[in-house]
Amino acid sequence: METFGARLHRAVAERGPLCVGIDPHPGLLADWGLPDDVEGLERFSRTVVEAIGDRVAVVKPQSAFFERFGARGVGVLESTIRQLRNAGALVLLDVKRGDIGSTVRAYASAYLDPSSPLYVDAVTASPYLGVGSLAPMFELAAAHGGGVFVLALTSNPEGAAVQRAVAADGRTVAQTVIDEISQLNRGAEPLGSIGLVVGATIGETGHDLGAVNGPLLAPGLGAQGGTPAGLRAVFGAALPSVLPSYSREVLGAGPDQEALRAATERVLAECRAALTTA
Ligand SMILES: O=c1ccn([C@@H]2O[C@H](COP(=O)(O)O)[C@@H](O)[C@H]2O)c(=O)[nH]1
Repeated sequence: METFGARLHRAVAERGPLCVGIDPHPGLLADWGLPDDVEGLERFSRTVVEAIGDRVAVVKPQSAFFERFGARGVGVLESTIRQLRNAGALVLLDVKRGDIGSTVRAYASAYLDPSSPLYVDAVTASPYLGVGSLAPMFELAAAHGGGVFVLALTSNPEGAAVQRAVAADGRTVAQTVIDEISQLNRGAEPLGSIGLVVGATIGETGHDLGAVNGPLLAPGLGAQGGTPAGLRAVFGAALPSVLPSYSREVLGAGPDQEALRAATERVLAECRAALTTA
């Protein structure tokens, strides 16, 4: 069985270092001339899949925008996940789950067990009940070739007060998360399957990402003000492991599929240049 880290490494080599989010904001539905209901949600998501599902390495549906329509919205999420997988994209579901370990086990089976209707390649998870509480997620990911992206230094300004607080041993909370995930990925080749989320907006923080040996998802580009040129300050020597992520910056080009593809190509070219410039 191929690990998530290996699949991601291959997908990025074939399609380029880019994750595009499916975030059907009410405002975007309106801009696209779609109703703010399940039909609008379905047409929005299908349009994105048809436009870019066969050319982007990773697509990241934001679960919240599907959940807000209840069971029918989750039904659209299920079919969007299926369509994305058929188009050859890796699916990263942004759900930011975290809880006591016994409940995390249930979340893990919802997203990382191949028999689940919401089965995806990887999920986002919150470590703020302790990284160890996510162990059932890491175990199920390992058992089925899945991945987990753990929040470390998020792109929103409020995150710093918690994540950069200094623990008794002198490390920040974020650095303890980074160090624990680095341990889990030790020795994995070509890349570990447990990633971190580090916002593209945070600038240079002095955190050491050099030993993570896993993918570093970088949201916050475009709409939140982060730029590809700014990635070097955030990630330093870890730049080759960065997976830049855009949602509104690309989605704002829709609903025309050619325009969505052009926006995707543009941000991909900018990210390639930023990630490869010495
Ligand atoms: O630190 C984080 C973690 C996750 N996100 C999510 O990424 C997208 C960003 O959307 P944009 O439209 O590109 O701003 C969204 O789904 C967030 O929930 C993040 O922004 N920051």
